Amino acid sequence: MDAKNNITFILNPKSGNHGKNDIPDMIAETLDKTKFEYQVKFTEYAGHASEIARQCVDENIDVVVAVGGDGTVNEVARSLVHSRTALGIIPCGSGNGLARHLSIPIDIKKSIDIINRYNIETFDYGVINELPFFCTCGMGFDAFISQKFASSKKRGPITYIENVLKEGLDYQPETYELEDETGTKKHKAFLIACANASQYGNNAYIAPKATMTDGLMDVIIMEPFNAFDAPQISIDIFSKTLDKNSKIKTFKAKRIHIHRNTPGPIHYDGEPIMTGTDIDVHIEERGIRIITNPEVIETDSRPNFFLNAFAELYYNINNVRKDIEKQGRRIQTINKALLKKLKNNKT
Ligand SMILES: Nc1ncnc2c1ncn2[C@@H]1O[C@H](COP(=O)(O)OP(=O)(O)OP(=O)(O)O)[C@@H](O)[C@H]1O
Repeated sequence: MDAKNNITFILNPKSGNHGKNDIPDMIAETLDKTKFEYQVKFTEYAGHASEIARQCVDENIDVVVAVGGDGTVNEVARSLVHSRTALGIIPCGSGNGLARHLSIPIDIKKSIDIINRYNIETFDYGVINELPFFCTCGMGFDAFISQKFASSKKRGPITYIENVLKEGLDYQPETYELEDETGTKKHKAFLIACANASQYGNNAYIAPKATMTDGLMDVIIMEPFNAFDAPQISIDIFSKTLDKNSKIKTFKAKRIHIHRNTPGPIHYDGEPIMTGTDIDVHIEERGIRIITNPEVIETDSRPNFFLNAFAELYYNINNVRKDIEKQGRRIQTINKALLKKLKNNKT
């Protein structure tokens, strides 16, 4: 009989909004014990998942499964790069961007079934200022909001949407000098995102065309916009059409360098960190082995909270715009009126 494969599950009890106590039982019930030997370990502090995963690589464990959200996946995966140990994912965070990109079901038992199928493929990952990322990294508004979100006691989509609405209209775009193999250009931008995978999480497709096997990242430059543009941008993000929006410039690159005038936050897979004025981003080709769903799930049939909320907002904003246009007021007054309306908006 063939030897069994070794799996270590690393469970982050702090990810997402629900308890994790029942997950070891679910693993015991669903994992195919004729194929695998396994152990479950709980993280005790931020960074612990990386330490456990590094030990697993040293012990030649076949698979380390991150049980948590993208932060936990990042911590585990960064210890596995360029090793033979594969990453598995049981997605139970708030966003689960990498799991969604790889068609891993957001359902604990179904995601364990994917591990049972043991379909391992090799994927690209990215590096921003020496920090590995597997989904996306960025600077500007998304890094700013990751910072706000990290310090928020409440987590989940509602907190996130509240933060985006509260902060988005006041946010001041920055100027960046972006250098790639074609030369250096200045961009005034609301945010710059570099994507290895297509989404931030929760089906927010910042880079709908990104694949993890092309050896390239998708660079997304979101230009400054006003309150009237915001709902359409949001709807495009959730409808996989952001690349068609007139406020978006996008291109593929293997390596970029960005210079900005003042230090500020960046994020890697949603984890914020302060950094200086110079930022390097590149893609490491085929550097991480991941257990993935051999069948691609094209559409996510679960109700999309964000899309519904933004569609309602879009409807409200258009009504405000019509009222204001009827009264013939100037654009600054329009923005102020919208700001007030949005801050009072319960969606
Ligand atoms: N035992 C622990 N105590 C406190 N923090 C922890 C512990 N284990 C891990 N962490 C930290 O918890 C943070 C959040 O985890 P994670 O990103 O997996 O969940 P999430 O934010 O809910 O999901 P997502 O990133 O998909 O939105 C990570 O930054 C990780 O370092």
